[in-house]
Amino acid sequence: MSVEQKAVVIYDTTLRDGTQGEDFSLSVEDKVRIALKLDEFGIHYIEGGWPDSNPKDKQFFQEIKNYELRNAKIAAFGSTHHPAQSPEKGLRALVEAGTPVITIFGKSWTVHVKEALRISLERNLEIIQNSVAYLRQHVDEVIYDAEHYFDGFKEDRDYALQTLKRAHEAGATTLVLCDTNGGTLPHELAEIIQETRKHFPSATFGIHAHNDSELAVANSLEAVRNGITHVQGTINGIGERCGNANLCSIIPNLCLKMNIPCIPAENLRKLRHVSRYILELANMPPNKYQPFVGRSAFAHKGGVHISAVRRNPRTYEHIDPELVGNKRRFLISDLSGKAAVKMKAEEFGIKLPEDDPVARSILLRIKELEAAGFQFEAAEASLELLIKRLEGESRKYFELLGFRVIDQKEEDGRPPVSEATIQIRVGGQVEHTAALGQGPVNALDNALRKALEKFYPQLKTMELIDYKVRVLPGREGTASKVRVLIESSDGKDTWGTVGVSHDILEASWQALVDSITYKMYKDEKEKSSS
Ligand SMILES: CC(=O)SCCNC(=O)CCNC(=O)[C@H](O)C(C)(C)COP(=O)(O)OP(=O)(O)OC[C@H]1O[C@@H](n2cnc3c(N)ncnc32)[C@H](O)[C@@H]1OP(=O)(O)O
Ligand SMILES: CC(=O)C(=O)O
Repeated sequence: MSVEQKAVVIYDTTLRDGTQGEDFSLSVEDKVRIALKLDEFGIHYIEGGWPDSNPKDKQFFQEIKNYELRNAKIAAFGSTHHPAQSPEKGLRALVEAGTPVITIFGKSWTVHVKEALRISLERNLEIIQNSVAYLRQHVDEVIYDAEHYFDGFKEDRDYALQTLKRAHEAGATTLVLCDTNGGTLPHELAEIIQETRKHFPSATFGIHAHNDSELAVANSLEAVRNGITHVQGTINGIGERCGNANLCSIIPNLCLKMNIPCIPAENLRKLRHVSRYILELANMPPNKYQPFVGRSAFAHKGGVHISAVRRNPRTYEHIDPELVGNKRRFLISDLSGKAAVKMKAEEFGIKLPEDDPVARSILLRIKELEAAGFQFEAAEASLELLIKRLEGESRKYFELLGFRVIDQKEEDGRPPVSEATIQIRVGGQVEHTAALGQGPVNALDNALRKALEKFYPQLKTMELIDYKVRVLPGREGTASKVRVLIESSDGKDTWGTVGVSHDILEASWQALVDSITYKMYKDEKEKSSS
């Protein structure tokens, strides 16, 4: 095996193969914004789409001409010409896209030639040769994607090599070996690449791997170890079936582990941002467990881990999270130890002295509460208030004197009406209010705010942005305990709070009170630190 360490060019196909992924669809405007972001990030090639496929892809190639890209070349994608058409007719849309680079895929696997195209093996070779030669008359760079190359090589090695030979001789500037079905193992891939490269000593080779065996990243890195200098993939690994090789993993592995230059080194810190930007535009939820860029990629939960990371982060981190724009996080749970509690308290700006027994009592209380169904990972505002309370320093902003919630359904087919009345005391003043709501929890929330806003007008800026109820495991049916998680925002910050009870209103009340209390506590904290 050769271990050449040439620079690698990155070819992004998020806008083409990415959009072949389930639930991933982009407007022309989104495509343009993503292309600009990828260019700024330092990607070398951006495959914009298949101009012959749909009006959106065609329009993208027109729109992107209005921008001057700093790093990337735009590539239009398509297939070799249709067997029943001439190259001039079959490839016209690709040429009309007006890009400096055209990428076409052709068939390497005899099974595909016979069964998908239903033409002779010789005719396929002609089509490959004529397509590449025709396109080279129009652009300087023609990238040839040898579809199913590894499967084709395994089925009929000589034929697969002949397809590459035709593309190479016709002027293809890069020969991309595709693991289209994603079934190839790294050791097979290495052997096939080594054997293939012997036949084309002067050619530039690329890799395009799919993730059906969860090996697309490993296969791409293995290809680079075997002398391949052009790597195709998508941001977040989005793509047909199980996706493409994930550039959010390939790029940092190349830069940080293999010491192979690809994108400008200083841009690596933007990796997480690029990953999020694309998900945001596509309206897709992020995968928190995604290596390098996911929210949990550097989240430590086990007490033993946290204790060691506090002493030296290398003990449980393969890289410094900041190198890829991510953050280290410490999660507090019933698996924590006192080192974790101290770390978390420090994050909240609360310094617990080294030998302070309060850390142990906080830890015991957290473990008790978790055993009772609480969970603080998504409710750090409740955790911060709890630590403050146990540290003996928390301020009570109001006192509940009582509430009543009525949910009245008058007849079938009409929605019930929810109304809450509440009595609270703030300082020496008692306030008594009532409010309607969309359901009992909303009515209670409205009544509480109505009562409090007079004393704390800053509550007007706050809203509940998410409300989740989870029935805790047990066999008690409708008498089960529930956990309520509330996420709140004041436009500047968002925070999570939690409540647990057999009574859904009581659990909601606990989370609601923490949410409101946290807003006031947070504002005071900000004021005193400014
Ligand atoms: C591995 C990959 O990811 S390749 C990229 C796959 N991506 C896509 O398919 C998305 C875009 N595709 C499309 O919009 C449409 O499929 C189009 C516009 C390309 C073609 O649409 P249609 O003409 O209606 O054909 P249809 O989709 O039914 O079938 C594909 C045709 O392409 C032909 N074809 C497939 N691969 C090749 C190839 N490498 N060279 C030449 N022709 C090919 C097939 O033989 C078939 O033509 P036929 O029905 O005349 O035999
Ligand atoms: C070309 C391509 O997308 C593939 O072979 O998977």
